[in-house]
Amino acid sequence: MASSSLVSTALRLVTEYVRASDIAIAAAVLFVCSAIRNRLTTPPGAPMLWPVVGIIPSLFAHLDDIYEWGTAALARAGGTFPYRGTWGGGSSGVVTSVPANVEHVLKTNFANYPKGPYYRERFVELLGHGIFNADGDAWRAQRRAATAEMHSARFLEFSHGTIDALVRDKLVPLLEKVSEKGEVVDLQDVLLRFTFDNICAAAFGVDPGCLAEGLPDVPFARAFERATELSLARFVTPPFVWKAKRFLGVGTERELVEATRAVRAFAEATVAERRAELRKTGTLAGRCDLLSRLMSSSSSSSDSGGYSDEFLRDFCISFILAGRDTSSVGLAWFFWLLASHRDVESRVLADVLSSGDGGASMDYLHAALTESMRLYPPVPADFKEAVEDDVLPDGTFVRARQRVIYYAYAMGRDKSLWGPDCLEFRPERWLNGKKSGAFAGGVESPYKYVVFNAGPRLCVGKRFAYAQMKAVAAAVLGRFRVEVLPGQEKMKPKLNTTLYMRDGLMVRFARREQRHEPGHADVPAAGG
Ligand code: HEM
Repeated sequence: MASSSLVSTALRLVTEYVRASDIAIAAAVLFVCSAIRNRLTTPPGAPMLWPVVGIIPSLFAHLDDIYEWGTAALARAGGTFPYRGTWGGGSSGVVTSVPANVEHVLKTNFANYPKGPYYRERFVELLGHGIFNADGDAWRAQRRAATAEMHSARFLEFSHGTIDALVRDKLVPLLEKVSEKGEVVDLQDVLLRFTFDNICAAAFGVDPGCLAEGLPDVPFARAFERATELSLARFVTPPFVWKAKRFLGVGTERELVEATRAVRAFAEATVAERRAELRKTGTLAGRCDLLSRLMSSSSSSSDSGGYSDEFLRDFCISFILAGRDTSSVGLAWFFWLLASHRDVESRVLADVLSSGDGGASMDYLHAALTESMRLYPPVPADFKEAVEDDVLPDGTFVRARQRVIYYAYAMGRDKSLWGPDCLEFRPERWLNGKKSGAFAGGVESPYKYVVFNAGPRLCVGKRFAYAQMKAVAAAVLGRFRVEVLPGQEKMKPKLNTTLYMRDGLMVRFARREQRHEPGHADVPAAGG
């Protein structure tokens, strides 16, 4: 009773003595003080940091064009600006598009910039201690294993086989049917299904069947997608909120537990089946997927007991997360760009048709994909967390536990890095002069083109991703002209750590008049 009368007295005083105009004046004073403080402590052009809420109001004001807004803000601020997104213990640090800073974080001072506890805490349910979520010795051990297996001739041959089989037996027949019926499909969805099936085949040696006839709903794929979304939601939710929900086991946190349980159950069952097969037959020599290779190498190695089931489960889940959506999203933007650049499409097609059966390296296609990902990087931004205080090469101070966000999307659109035509889709910039026409991407600094990350944590799947993207692009373009439905001239990306198209990519497939397989010399006009 006493407390309710205290509250009503306080309310009466507030309504009697505080007028709307007072509140407006207080807000204006706060704004001016923040603006002055901002000007004194941040580079000119950097986004406003409000008291308490930091950068959050600016983010909300630009939710619809956040990538462009961030790119423009970095250009105005000279390449680096500080941010604070404080929601009771939230995130703070700097955003940068300066290659020297990126090199410093990803290579020169690598030891000071792990993924860190902020990332790990948000992904631990889904990823456990898998490579994508690990630092230090745990990361190093998995990195060594992944590199050894993925770069082995045996895995390369196997993974190319999985890609070719999926293209030939599932993707092409599906698109032929769609084309015959004149149906409209969401190409991004088809590509996402393709890469999910493909990464599961490469990592586990299983086919989840996302690309099967009728494009079915696959519980494992759905659980994986939901678990990823809900883990990512923790990055934009005040920690006290999601932690309280986790403690109480309610709402989205409860859903996360259920989704991760389903993902882990699938992974654990696959590991258990493979162990049983190894026990029964004494060998997994006939299997080349990553799980079987790791099991075989650890069972034949002399170290005590080899990899645990938990290690194998986490390793494979990390691989699926890393490899499931990135190449498909890269391909979706590529097909979309080709629809408005028919001249580039002609050259890609000529390259595909003259490449010979599984022969030449399709350098022009390689350059076109690389160029497309410069403008639309599948991972538009990434971050690392500082262990100790540090100063970046451009003089920016980073406090311990702060994050350095490096912004691949802005870097790909930076005039100072790519010249005045940086916004143009021009694959030729990646070719080694007109004469040879060979791909010359290696001469670009990996710290300027951070699409695949760089330094010791460079994407392990880069070769695999290019092989996938080239196989799909060649198979589709050789047979069909991809017609993007009108109204999609401007595409909205989804606000996510992967640059999905927000509403998918609605297309029709028109069969090319003659069937064009790689190795045939009958090059048609791209419009044909
Ligand atoms: C166009 C396609 C791809 C792009 C743009 C891409 C990009 C990246 C990026 C930016 C990272 C760094 C992530 C971080 O440290 O926070 C990364 C790491 C990684 N990627 Fe990819 N990736 C692609 C495809 C793939 C594929 C197909 C696989 C699997 C076969 C894969 C496996 C991995 C793994 C295992 C890591 C972790 C490496 C480590 O932490 O040491 N990626 N990738």
